Amino acid sequence: MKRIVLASNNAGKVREFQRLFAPLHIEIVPQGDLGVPEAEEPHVTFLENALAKARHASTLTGMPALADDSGICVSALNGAPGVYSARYAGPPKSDERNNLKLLDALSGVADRRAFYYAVLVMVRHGDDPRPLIAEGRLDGEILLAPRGEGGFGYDPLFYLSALGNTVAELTPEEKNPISHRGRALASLLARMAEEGQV
Ligand SMILES: O=c1nc[nH]c2c1ncn2[C@H]1C[C@H](O)[C@@H](COP(=O)(O)OP(=O)(O)OP(=O)(O)O)O1
Ligand SMILES: [Mg+2]
Repeated sequence: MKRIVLASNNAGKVREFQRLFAPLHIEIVPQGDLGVPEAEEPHVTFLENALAKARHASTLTGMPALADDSGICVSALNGAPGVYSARYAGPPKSDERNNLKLLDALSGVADRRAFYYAVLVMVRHGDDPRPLIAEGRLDGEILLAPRGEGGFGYDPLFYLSALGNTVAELTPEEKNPISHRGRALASLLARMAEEGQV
């Protein structure tokens, strides 16, 4: 596999996947560059949304497609915003408003535990009967105020006590190996290797 369409419109994900795939000599082409419009994400599970996005991009391009459906699950909010993380503060999508809404929802709450979760789905064609699937998780805590300029999404609020930093304070080289996305990709690449595709 030399070229894969990335079924995402999220510039932060595109940057991370391009960096993660670079050593494998696989080109990651964002779906927007191929004229693929954003897919619907109507489902209540990360897995179903990832599958819907991957199929949509593969069907429209005729290329193998990789999708990432991910989000932040907060203990004190019973796992919310979860699959709704990107749309948490309503349209238009805004990381800044999502972060403010999360801080507001947790104001006065002592239990700040949360985790990032990602499901990756790779399909070889639009009606691939055996999608390759992998998941990854990263545990952390929600800070009281944002810190750091790197990453995207909820990273300025997502604190890793073992490192003493938010994810937005990490370099890409530090974030990618430990992130939910990086871990999921390592597991997906192992599946792809079993299938003789990398
Ligand atoms: O490493 C991460 N660092 C910070 N925030 C993150 C991360 N990973 C996911 N997130 C947040 C961003 C967004 O609020 C939601 C993903 O939503 P999700 O639907 O999968 O992505 P999206 O709509 O931004 O782009 P797309 O669906 O086109 O891939 O979780
Ligand atoms: Mg989305």
